[in-house]
Amino acid sequence: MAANSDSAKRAAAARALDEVRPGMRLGLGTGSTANIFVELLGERVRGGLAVRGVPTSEATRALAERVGIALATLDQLPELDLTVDGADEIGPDLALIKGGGGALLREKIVAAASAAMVVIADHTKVVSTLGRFPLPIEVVPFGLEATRRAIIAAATALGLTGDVRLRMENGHVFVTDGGHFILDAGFGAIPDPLALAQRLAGIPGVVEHGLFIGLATKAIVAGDGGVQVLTRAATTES
Ligand SMILES: O=C[C@H](O)[C@H](O)[C@H](O)COP(=O)(O)O
Repeated sequence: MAANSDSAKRAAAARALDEVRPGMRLGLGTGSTANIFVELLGERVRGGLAVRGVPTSEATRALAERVGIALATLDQLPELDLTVDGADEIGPDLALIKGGGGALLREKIVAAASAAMVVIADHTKVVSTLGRFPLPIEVVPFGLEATRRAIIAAATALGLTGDVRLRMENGHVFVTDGGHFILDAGFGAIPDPLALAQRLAGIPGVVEHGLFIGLATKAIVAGDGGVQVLTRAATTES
């Protein structure tokens, strides 16, 4: 299935290139799907397309530099035309779970600074209710256990339960580009993402969470049946 998934990611990323116009200021997402978009964009740039990109992670910065995309910081370009990024889940109204790669903080800042956000994904990412994918929550290291308990209490108040685990990588605590930790919250189905987002945002120690609500303007989803374009109004184009 990996090959199918890869070709679906590639099909979605290729379709997203149609959204790019000369001169655009682009947010460049993070993850395996966004990487394909960055590589394809690099090919266009080498063919003469003039755009400037703001990367959402150090990994994307390195890749974008390697493929020849002109880069800027978000301070240099605080208003962007379009961000193209992947997602871990795409739910109703294009609410997303992001942060599987640990880049959710910069991704959300960049998406919020963009006039439009296009999500690219293979079709397995589309769900009827968010939450099958554990929700990444970025926290400051200080007071980690207190913050973890506050997250559990906030979720319990909404009837959500499940493990909230510190993300590890190769035997070490995973550290984000911003120097924070990630707690992965396996709450299962999240019927009211906005209510959870609001409660999480009110917890001291939570830097940001991976619920992206009202940010994505379009999702380009590819699978065996081809490429589908989903918009916030849930209309579908082929
Ligand atoms: O932090 C990582 C990002 O939110 C990614 O966009 C997300 O995890 C999807 O990644 P992938 O395209 O590799 O499934």
